[in-house]
Amino acid sequence: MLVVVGAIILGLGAWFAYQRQQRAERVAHLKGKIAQRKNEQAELLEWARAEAEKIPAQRRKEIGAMDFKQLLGKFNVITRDSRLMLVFTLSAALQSGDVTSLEAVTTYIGLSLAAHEKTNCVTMYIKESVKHARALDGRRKSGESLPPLFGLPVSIKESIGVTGTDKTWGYAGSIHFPSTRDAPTVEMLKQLGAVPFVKTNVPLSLLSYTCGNEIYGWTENPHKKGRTPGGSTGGEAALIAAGGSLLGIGSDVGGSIRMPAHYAGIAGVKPSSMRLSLLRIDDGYHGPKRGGGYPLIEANEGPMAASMETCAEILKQFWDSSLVSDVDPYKPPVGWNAAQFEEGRKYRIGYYTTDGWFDPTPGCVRVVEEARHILQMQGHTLVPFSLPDVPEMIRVYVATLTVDGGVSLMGSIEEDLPPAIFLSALRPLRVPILVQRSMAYVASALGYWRVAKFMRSMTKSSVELRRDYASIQLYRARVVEEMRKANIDMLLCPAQVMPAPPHEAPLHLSAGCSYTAIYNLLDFGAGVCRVGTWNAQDEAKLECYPTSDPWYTMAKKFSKDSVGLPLGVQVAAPPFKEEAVMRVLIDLERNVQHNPKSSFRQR
Ligand SMILES: CCCCCCCCCCCCCCCCCC(=O)NCCO
Repeated sequence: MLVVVGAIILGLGAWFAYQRQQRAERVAHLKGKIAQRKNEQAELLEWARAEAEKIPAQRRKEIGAMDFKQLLGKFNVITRDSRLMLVFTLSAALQSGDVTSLEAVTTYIGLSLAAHEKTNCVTMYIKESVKHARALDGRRKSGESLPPLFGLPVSIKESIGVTGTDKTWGYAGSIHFPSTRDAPTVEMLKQLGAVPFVKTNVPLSLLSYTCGNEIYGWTENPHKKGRTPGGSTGGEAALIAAGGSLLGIGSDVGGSIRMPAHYAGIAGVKPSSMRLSLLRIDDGYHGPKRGGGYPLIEANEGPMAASMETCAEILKQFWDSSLVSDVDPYKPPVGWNAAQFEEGRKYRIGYYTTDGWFDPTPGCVRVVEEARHILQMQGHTLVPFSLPDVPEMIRVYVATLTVDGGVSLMGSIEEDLPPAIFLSALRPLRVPILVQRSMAYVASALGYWRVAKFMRSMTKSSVELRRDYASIQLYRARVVEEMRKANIDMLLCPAQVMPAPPHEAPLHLSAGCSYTAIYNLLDFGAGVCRVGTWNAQDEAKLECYPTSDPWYTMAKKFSKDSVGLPLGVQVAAPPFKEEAVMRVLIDLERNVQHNPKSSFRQR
C-alpha cells in the first residue's frame, strides 16, 4: 500500500515538475519572440521617420492640414440658399494631382509617428504602402482613370489581415505568422485605391474595451495620459484622435468600434452583419481555437474617423459597387440606400438614457439629452423608448459570446503571456461553473443582483446554449415589433457608462459594455459620434451616483477627474438602415458644434 501511495506521490511530483519546466520553456520562448518583435518594431519606427523626412516638413504640414474632403474630395456639396439647392462636385487634391499618393502616404507616416510618440498606438508600419503609393502615382501618369479612394492612406486594426503582416490579437505566440491574404475589407479598400500604411494596437484577445498587451504595451488616450482610448480598436481611436490617420478600420463584437469612438471623441460605425464581410477573420495561426464560434453575437468591421461624414463616404464607396458580395458570396448584394441618407430626411427616434442594467455616469446621460434637443431642433421626432429585458439579455450575451463556459478564452490567455491584470480579471472563469452559480446566491443575498447575473452567465451545456440562442432570436423579434408598434425608425442612447477610464478599469467592468453589446446581439447597425465633453457639473453630480454594488462603486471611482474628456452618443437601427443611422449622426455632429447648450469644443 505504502509503495503504491509513494509511487503516486512521486508520479505526481514528476508530472508537476515536468509541467513547470514546460511552462518555463514556453515563457522563455514567448519572451524571446516579444524581444524580437520589439526590435522589429523599433526598426520600423526608424524606417517611418526616414520615409517621412523624404518630404519637406513644410509640404507635409500643408498636406496634414487638409481634411478628408480636401484631400479626397469627389463630394456632392449641397448648399441651401433660401429654396435653392445647389449640387456641385469638389475636385480635391489627390484626384486633381495637387497631392500625389506618395506624398499623402508619407505625410501620414510622419503624422502617425507623432501620434505614436504621444500614445503608443502603432504596432507595425506596412512598408509595402510606399511601393503601393508609387504604383498608384504611376497609374495617374499613364492616364488611367483613378479609383474613388485614389491614394488615401488608411490605418488598420492589428487583428485585421493585411498580407505580409501579423495579426497577433496581442498573443505573443502569434508573432511571426503573417497573413497570406488581405481581409475582405482591406481587399475592397485596395481595389478602391486606398493605401493601408499602418497597423494599430489592441487588447489581448480583443474581448475587452481597454487597449494593451505584453507585446506592444498599453495605448494612451490622447486626451489624458493614464486613461484608455478604449478597445478593442483602441490603437485606431488614439491614432485618429491624435491626428495620425484620416480613416481607420476596426472591428466590433461588443462595442470595439463604438466605445473607443466615445472615449477618444471620434466617430465610428458598426454595420449589421450582412453588410460587410468577416470572411477569414479567424484564419492563419488563430484558427478556430481562439476566434469566432458565436454565431448569434454578430461582429463586424467598420470605419472610424474624425467625423461621421468620412465614415459615411467610405461605406458609400463599399456599397455603391458590388464589392461586398464579390469578396464574400455569403453577403447579399445590397447597395447604398441614397433615399435613407438624403439630406433633410426626418426620422422618428426612440431614446433612452438607461438600459436598466447599468446606469451611466452623469455626463454620459447629459449628452443624450443634448443630442435629443439638437435632433429635435433639426426636425426629427424624439420619443421615449425603453429597451426591454436588457439585464437578462446581457447574461445571454456573455453566455453566448464565451459560448463554451470561457474554456477557449481562458485557455488561449493562460498558454500565452498575459498582462497580470488580464489573468486576475478573468480568473473567475477558472472557478467550476457549479461553484460560480452557488456563489451567485450569496451575491443575490447581499443585494448584488447584477454580479449574481454574471455569475450565472457561463454556459454549462448545449441544452442551455440552445435555449440562449432561442432567447436571442425571440428578443430580436420582440424589439423590432416594439419599435414597429411605436413607429420608431431608430434608437438614441448612451455610448458607454463612463468617460475614458484608467487602463485597468474595463477589465474589472466588462458589464459596462451593455449599451453597445446589446446591438451586436440584436445585429443592428450602430454608430457613435462626439456630442460633448465631461464638465465640472458632471464631476459634481458624480457625488450622487449610486454605490449600491461593487460595479457602481468602481464606475464612480473610474469616472472621477475626467473634466475635458470627450463624450459621445450612440444611434442604432435594425439591419439595412445604416444609411439612416449615419444621416442622423451627421445631423448631430454638424449641429453640435454650433449649439450653445453643448460643451463640445472644436479640435
Ligand atoms: C464568473 C463570471 C465571470 C464573467 C467574466 C466574463 C468575461 C468575458 C466577458 C466578455 C465581455 C465582453 C466585453 C466586450 C468588449 C468589446 C469586444 C469587442 O467588440 N471586440 C472586437 C472583436 O472584433
